[in-house]
Amino acid sequence: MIYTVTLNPSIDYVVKLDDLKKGDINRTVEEYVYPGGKGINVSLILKELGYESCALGFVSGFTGVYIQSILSEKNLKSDFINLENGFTRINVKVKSKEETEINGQGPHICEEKLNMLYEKIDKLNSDDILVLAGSIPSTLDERLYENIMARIQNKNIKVIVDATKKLLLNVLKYKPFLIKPNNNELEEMFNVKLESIDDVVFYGNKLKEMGAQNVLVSMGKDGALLITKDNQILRSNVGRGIVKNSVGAGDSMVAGFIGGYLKNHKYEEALSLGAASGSATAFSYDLATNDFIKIIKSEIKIETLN
Ligand SMILES: Nc1ncnc2c1ncn2[C@@H]1O[C@H](COP(=O)(O)OP(=O)(O)OP(=O)(O)O)[C@@H](O)[C@H]1O
Ligand SMILES: O=P(O)(O)OC[C@@]1(O)O[C@H](CO)[C@@H](O)[C@@H]1O
Repeated sequence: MIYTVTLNPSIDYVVKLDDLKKGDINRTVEEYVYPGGKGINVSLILKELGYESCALGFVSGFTGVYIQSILSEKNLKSDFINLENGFTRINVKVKSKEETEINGQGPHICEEKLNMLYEKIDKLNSDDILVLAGSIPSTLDERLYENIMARIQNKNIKVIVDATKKLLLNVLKYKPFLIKPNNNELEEMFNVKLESIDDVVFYGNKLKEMGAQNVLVSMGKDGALLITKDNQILRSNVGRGIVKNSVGAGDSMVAGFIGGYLKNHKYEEALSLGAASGSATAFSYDLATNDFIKIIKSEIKIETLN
């Protein structure tokens, strides 16, 4: 079974404006609400691709009720822990001449509730896949993903981590199967400016030396670079289309990678389906559909750089 963990889910309130004026009243031309949070997005795309998963994490308040109801309407398996405080955050995604996001902090998670999550994680079996994705509420310890990985280190569980800065760096010693920073996050982690694809390879390799088995660096409209466990360096292009809402493109890429890998254990296929899923979501208001992913996949080319 594939499990996704979203410690800090969200409702994504996507608004389209002609022009965003700071300090003024802005009126939307279109608006949408979607259940969000990185792990939940991964589960939703996995479902599109025909893979069952179970979404774990914390929900709270009226927004938490909404998320659970939408996921159950979509027949997505979930096993969330209800917090008795606060409410699941609402993240505002403004689509105007550029994309602007306001992500909430999310409710506090007390130790008792955190232990309930650990108990669920402890029940995972070998050969399960675990996706740890997204930020954690600011009141929690930055070693949280590391603590989860420590608990399961002796089981043969493939762990995929999509997080930033210390949250990601701290898990590397437990050898996650895959990490997926984007190019900006890679720059932040090493405090450098990436000037070329060679730079991306260089710093991606550093994450590998620090313990990651496979490193996938997504680069938005510039595609993605994968450094595999066996040191192959693969690069993907992107599909052709008009960007509608790139929120969730990275999560779609992670889901596509997992789906592609499970198909035949070939990294080319994993990267190709990952890239197609990422682009297809960027070209949709909501997350991509399987039909659209298939169309975009025919435009994806994988190049070997070494
Ligand atoms: N503008 C775009 N045009 C085509 N494809 C895109 C575009 N943006 C993203 N993608 C596809 O999606 C993949 C992941 O995108 P990106 O690098 O933006 O991830 P991310 O920063 O983790 O995204 P997010 O946090 O919004 O989910 C890219 O590698 C690419 O394949
Ligand atoms: O604040 P985080 O957890 O880093 O990111 C949350 C978020 O931006 O990530 C998803 C897209 O990747 C959205 O659905 C959600 O709003």
